[in-house]
Amino acid sequence: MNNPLIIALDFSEKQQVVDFLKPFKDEKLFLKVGMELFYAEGPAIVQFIKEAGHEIFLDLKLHDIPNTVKGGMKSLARLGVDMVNVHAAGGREMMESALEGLDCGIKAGVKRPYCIAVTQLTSTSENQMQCEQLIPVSLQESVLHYAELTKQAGLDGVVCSAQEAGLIRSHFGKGFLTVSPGIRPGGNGIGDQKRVATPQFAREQGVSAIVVGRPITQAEHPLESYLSIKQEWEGVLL
Ligand SMILES: O=C(O)c1cc(=O)[nH]c(=O)n1[C@@H]1O[C@H](COP(=O)(O)O)[C@@H](O)[C@H]1O
Repeated sequence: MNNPLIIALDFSEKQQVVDFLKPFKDEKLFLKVGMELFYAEGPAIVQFIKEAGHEIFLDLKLHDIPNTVKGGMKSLARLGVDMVNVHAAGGREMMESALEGLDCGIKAGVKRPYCIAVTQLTSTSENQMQCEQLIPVSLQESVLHYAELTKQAGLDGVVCSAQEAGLIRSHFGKGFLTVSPGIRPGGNGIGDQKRVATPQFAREQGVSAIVVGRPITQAEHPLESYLSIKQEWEGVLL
C-alpha cells in the first residue's frame, strides 16, 4: 500500500458524493464508504465509486459471532473493494473467520481486500476505556494487545490513532498496516475525536494510511483542503 490519504465519505446519500467529487475529477482517490452511506445506498454506491476509478475502503466494522462475520465478509468480498475492517474486540476466532469469509467470497483471480481491525476507536480516551470498558491497563497497552491478536489472526493491520502507530510499528514492522483516523491539521476542529494528530505527526510515526473526513468534506473548499493535507502528509515543503 502506497501511504494513501483516505477520504471518509460520511454522507447520507449518493447525490452528496456526486457533488463532492466534482472538483476532484483529475484525482485518483482512495475513498472510505462508511455505514451511513452504505446503509442508505447499498452496494450500488460501491459500484458507482469503482466505475469512477477510485479505490475503496468499505468501513462497516464487523463485530459479531464468528459464523456471522464469516458470512458477512463472504458477501462483502463480492463487491470488489480494496479494504474492509472488523473490531478486534470481537476476538481472534472472529477475525480468523472474517478472513475465511473473504477467501470464500472473493472471485477467482481477484486480490483479497486488505482486512484490518479497529483497536480502540479514536473517539475513546484512556479514561473512558478504563471506566466504561473496565480495561485496567493504559490505552497504549490495550491497543498493542488488540494489535497482537490481530496479527495472530493473520489480518493485514489495524486501525489506531497516530499516537499509537509508532509503538505498533516498532513491535510488528512496517509490513503490518497502521491506518489512522482522527487527523486534524493544525489540531483544529476535534469534534468527537479524542486521540488526534496532524498529518505531519502521522507521517513521522510511520503511519501506513491516514483517514480524513470532516477536515476535507466540511471544508469550504474541499479540493484545496485535500491537497494541503496531502502535501503535509507526504512531507512536501509547502
Ligand atoms: O474505522 C474507521 O475508519 C475509524 C476508526 C476510528 O477509530 N476512528 C474513526 O474516526 N474512524 C472513521 O474515520 C473517519 C474520521 O472522520 P473525521 O473525524 O471526520 O475525520 C470517520 O468516518 C470514522 O468512522
